[in-house]
Amino acid sequence: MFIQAKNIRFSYNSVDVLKDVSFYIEKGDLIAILGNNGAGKSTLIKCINRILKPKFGTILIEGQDVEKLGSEIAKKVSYVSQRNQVTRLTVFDAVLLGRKPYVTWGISKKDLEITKGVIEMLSLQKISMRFVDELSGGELQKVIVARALVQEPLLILLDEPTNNLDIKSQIEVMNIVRQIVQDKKISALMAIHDINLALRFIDKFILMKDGKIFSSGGLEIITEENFSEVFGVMVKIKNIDGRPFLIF
Ligand SMILES: Nc1ncnc2c1ncn2[C@@H]1O[C@H](COP(=O)(O)OP(=O)(O)OP(=O)(O)O)[C@@H](O)[C@H]1O
Repeated sequence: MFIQAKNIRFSYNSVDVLKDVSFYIEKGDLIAILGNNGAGKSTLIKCINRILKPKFGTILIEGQDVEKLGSEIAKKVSYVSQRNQVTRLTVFDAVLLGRKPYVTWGISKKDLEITKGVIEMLSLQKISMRFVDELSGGELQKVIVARALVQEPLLILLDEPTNNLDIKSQIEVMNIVRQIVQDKKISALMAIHDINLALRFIDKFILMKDGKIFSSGGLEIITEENFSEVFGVMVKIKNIDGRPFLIF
């Protein structure tokens, strides 16, 4: 097993938000975490990359406990957060920042090469000298994904990476993430509210409800019963072009 979360519990103050959450991720998995507001999706993501410390439980990456990794975790896990603070940097420098976990005495030729490579992969060459605080939402999101990639992680965590993006940019970001997971043989875990976007691009799911995993698995768990229960509204699921599509 590539990544394993075992019995994760977390509380803010004394309110239990994650209640014994366990799951595993195989190499090459792209997994969507779906659930209502407040279900615990962001908290789970933050526990995996140690922004938050679980009250109980362990997370293993290739058998190594993330608690014992210290700052080395940044070489294994990268994070595309829901809210991005933007400082006045060029796109190139903003992406290069993702190499920080590897920089010891200064930026190496390898750091620059990897940054250049990722910028090309995401077709950001034309805007590489522009300032990030002058970009559109979609352009900025691609830069944030690029920064997560130059970290060369084994696992990318993405919290609502398509928020505020137009349809074209949403599709672009989803395609990029899916392609990278396949090509680099890494894994990605994505919290996402747009269920139909997830159903179109992703084949594995964790359904969260009230701080617990309601169900996890492949397309077989995408049922009207499960979704109605998890989201608390009656939904219909139709098949469109071979993919499930949710109607409410
Ligand atoms: N810093 C915090 N302090 C106290 N409570 C918090 C904090 N952050 C989140 N919570 C609470 O923890 C619960 C889970 O929040 P979390 O952000 O993990 O949910 P989520 O599933 O990601 O929700 P959303 O879809 O709205 O982003 C919510 O009830 C939320 O109010």
